[in-house]
Amino acid sequence: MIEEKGILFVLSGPSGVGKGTVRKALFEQDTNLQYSISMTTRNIREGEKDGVDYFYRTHEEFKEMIDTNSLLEYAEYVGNFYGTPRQYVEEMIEAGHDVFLEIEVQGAMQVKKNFPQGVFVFLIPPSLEELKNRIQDRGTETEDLIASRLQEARKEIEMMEAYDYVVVNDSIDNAVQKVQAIVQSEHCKKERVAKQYNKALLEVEK
Ligand SMILES: Nc1ncnc2c1ncn2[C@@H]1O[C@H](COP(=O)(O)OP(=O)(O)OP(=O)(O)O)[C@@H](O)[C@H]1O
Ligand SMILES: Nc1nc2c(ncn2[C@@H]2O[C@H](COP(=O)(O)O)[C@@H](O)[C@H]2O)c(=O)[nH]1
Repeated sequence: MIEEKGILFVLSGPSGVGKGTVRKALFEQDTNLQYSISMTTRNIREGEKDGVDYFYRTHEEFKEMIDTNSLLEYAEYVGNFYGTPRQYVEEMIEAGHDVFLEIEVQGAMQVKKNFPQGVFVFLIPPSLEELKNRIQDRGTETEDLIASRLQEARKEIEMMEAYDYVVVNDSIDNAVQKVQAIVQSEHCKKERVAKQYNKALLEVEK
C-alpha cells in the first residue's frame, strides 16, 4: 500500500499583502495544518514572541544553520535573512501531516526546485495602492523600509506565474475561503491518486 505523506503548502506574496493574517484565520478553521516557524535575523517586533512568530537568531547562528544544511530554503530579504528549518518540515511530511510555509518568493522558488510536489499559492493585493496602505497602517516599518519592501513587491508580483494558484486578498474572508478550497481540493487529488495506486497494486498482486 502507498504510504500517505503530508502535503507541503507554500504561501507567498508581497510584504503587507496579508499572508500572516490569512494564515492565522485559516488555522482557526483547519486544525490539521502544521505551521513551520521560520528563522530570522530581523529584530523582534512589538507583540511578537520568539518561538511563535519566528525563531529570532543572530547572523552567526543563522550562518551556522546554512553551513550545516539545516535549512530547507533561505533568502536575504531587505537586509535580513529568513529561512525554513529543514528537520521539522521533513519529519512532519514523512509522518503524513500537511505543512504550511509562509515565505517570500526567492525561498519559495528554492522549495519548488527541490520539492516540486509542493502546492504553491501566491497572494496578491487588490492594488499596489492598497498594498502600500496595508504596510503603512500596520505601523511596523520605517518609511525607508516600506519603500524597500514595495520595491521588492513589484519584482515579486512578476513571479506569480510560477505559482499553482493566485488568490486576491480583497477581503480576509474571501481569501481564507479560497485558500481553504485549495487545501481541500489538493487533499481530494491526493486521496484519488493513492486509491488508484493501491487498486493497481492489488491487481498486480492477484
Ligand atoms: N483583506 C484585508 N483587508 C484589509 N487589511 C488587511 C487584509 N488582510 C490583511 N490586512 C492588514 O494588512 C496588514 C498586513 O498584513 P500581514 O501582516 O498579515 O501581511 P504579510 O503579508 O504577512 O506581511 P509580511 O510579509 O511583511 O509579514 C495588517 O495590518 C493586516 O491587518
Ligand atoms: N524565504 C523565506 N522568507 C520568509 C521566511 N519567513 C518569512 N519570510 C518572508 O519574509 C518577508 C518579510 O517578513 P517580515 O516578518 O519581516 O515582514 C515576508 O515576505 C515573509 O513571508 C522564510 O523562512 N523563508
